[in-house]
Amino acid sequence: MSGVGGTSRINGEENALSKRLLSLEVVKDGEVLHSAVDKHPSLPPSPPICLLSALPPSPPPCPDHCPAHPSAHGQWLTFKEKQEKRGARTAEALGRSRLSFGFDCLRSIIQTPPICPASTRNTLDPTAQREKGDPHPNVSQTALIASTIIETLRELMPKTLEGQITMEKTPSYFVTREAPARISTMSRDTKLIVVVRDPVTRAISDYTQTLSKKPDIPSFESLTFKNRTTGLIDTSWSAIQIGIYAKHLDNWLQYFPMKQILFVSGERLISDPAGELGRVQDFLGLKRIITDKHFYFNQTKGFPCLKKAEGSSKPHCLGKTKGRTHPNIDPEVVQRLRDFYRPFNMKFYQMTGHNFAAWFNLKPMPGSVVMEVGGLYGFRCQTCCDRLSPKDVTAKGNAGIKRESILSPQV
Ligand SMILES: Nc1ncnc2c1ncn2[C@@H]1O[C@H](COP(=O)(O)OS(=O)(=O)O)[C@@H](OP(=O)(O)O)[C@H]1O
Repeated sequence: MSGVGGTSRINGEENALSKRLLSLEVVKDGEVLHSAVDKHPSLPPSPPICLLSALPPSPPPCPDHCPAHPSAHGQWLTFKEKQEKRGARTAEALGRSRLSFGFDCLRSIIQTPPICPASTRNTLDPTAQREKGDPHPNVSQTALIASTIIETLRELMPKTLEGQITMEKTPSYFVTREAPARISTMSRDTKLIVVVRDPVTRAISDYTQTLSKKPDIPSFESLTFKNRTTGLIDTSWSAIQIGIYAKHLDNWLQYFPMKQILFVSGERLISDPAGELGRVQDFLGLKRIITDKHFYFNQTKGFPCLKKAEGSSKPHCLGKTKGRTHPNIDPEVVQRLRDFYRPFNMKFYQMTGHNFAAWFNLKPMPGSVVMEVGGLYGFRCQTCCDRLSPKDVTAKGNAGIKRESILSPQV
C-alpha cells in the first residue's frame, strides 16, 4: 500500500472514525482502569480492547509527527493546538496537509507494533498472547494509549456531514499483519478498497520506485533470487512478498467479510478508468457521477487524465512519479516470476471470484484450457494448475471454496 511501489494505490476505508466512537476499556483484575465510551448510544458496546496484566515502566514512544504523548506533555494536544504551539497556521488553514497529518498518524498507529494484540483471541487472553509471542508484554498501558490515540485520531480526521464518506489511503495496510485487527477494532463496518495489478509488473514498479531514490541498489534480477542457480525466489524481498495477494487477503478475511472488500484493477484504472470507478461508486453506495466524460487519454503520459480537476477548469494528470520507465528485466527472470506467482494468483482469483488473469492482461499459457464454471473463470494450465480440480472453481464467489484444495504453494 504506501511506499510499496504500486500494489495498491488506493486503499481506503469508509472511515467511521468521525461518526462512531468506540467503547474501549482497559481492565485489570476485573477493575476498569480506563474507558473511552462509545458516544453513539444506538451502537452495541464493543468488547474490551485488552486485558491488563502489568503496567509498563514507560509508554512506547510516539513518532514526532504524531500527537504528543500525554505523559510527556501532561495532556493530549489536538493537532490544531500542536500547530498553534509551534506557531504554525491553524489546522483549518492547512486544509489538505491536515489530512496528510491525520493519515500519517493513523498509519503509524495501525502499523507500528505493538498497539494492540493482533487477534481477538489474543485481545481477550493475554496468556495466549504471550504464548503466541506477542512482542509486547505491557498490553495494559499500550491499550490505554491506543484508546486515547484513537480518540485523538478522531479529532485529526476531517469532520463529515451525514451522507459523506471519509476515505483514508495507506497502501501498506494491505500487507501489514496487524492492520486488519486494528482497523476492525476501530470499526467492523469499514469498507476496504484494494488496488491490485499483475504482481510481476508490481514488483518491477516497486523496484523502479526504490531505484529512483537509491540508484546504487543491486539489480532486480539479483534481488529476485535467493539462489539464482536453483531459481529459488527470495520471498522475503518486499517487492516479491507484497504481490502474494492471496496470503495478505487471507489475513484480512479473518476480520472482514469479502463483501466489505473491493478489488480494483490497476490495469483497468488505466484502460477503463470510468468503468473501475463505476465499481467503486457502486461499492460505496454512491451515485455514479464519475463517468467516461470526465476522462481523456493522454498519450504522452500513457495514463488517463481528468478533463477538469476539482475546482479548476484545467485538465489534471497524475504526477511525474507515476508512469516511470521500468528497467528492462531479463525475460527469463520475468518468466520465472510469472511461474512463481501463478498459483498464488489462482488462489487469489478463487478467493475473490474475479477473473484476475484478464485483469492482469495475462494470456493463458499454450495448452491451457480456459474454464468458465458457475460464472467464474479459471485457467487450467498444464504447468501450474493441474492439481486444481474443476470442483474448486464451481463455487460461486467465496462460498463453498475448499481452501485446502486450492493450490497452496510454499512460502
Ligand atoms: N490512478 C492510477 N491508475 C493507474 N496506475 C496508477 C495510478 N496511480 C498510480 N499508479 C501506478 O501505481 C504505481 C505506484 O504508484 P505510487 O508510487 O503512487 O504508489 S505508492 O503509493 O507508492 O504505492 C506506479 O506504477 P508505474 O508507473 O508502473 O511504476 C503508478 O504509475
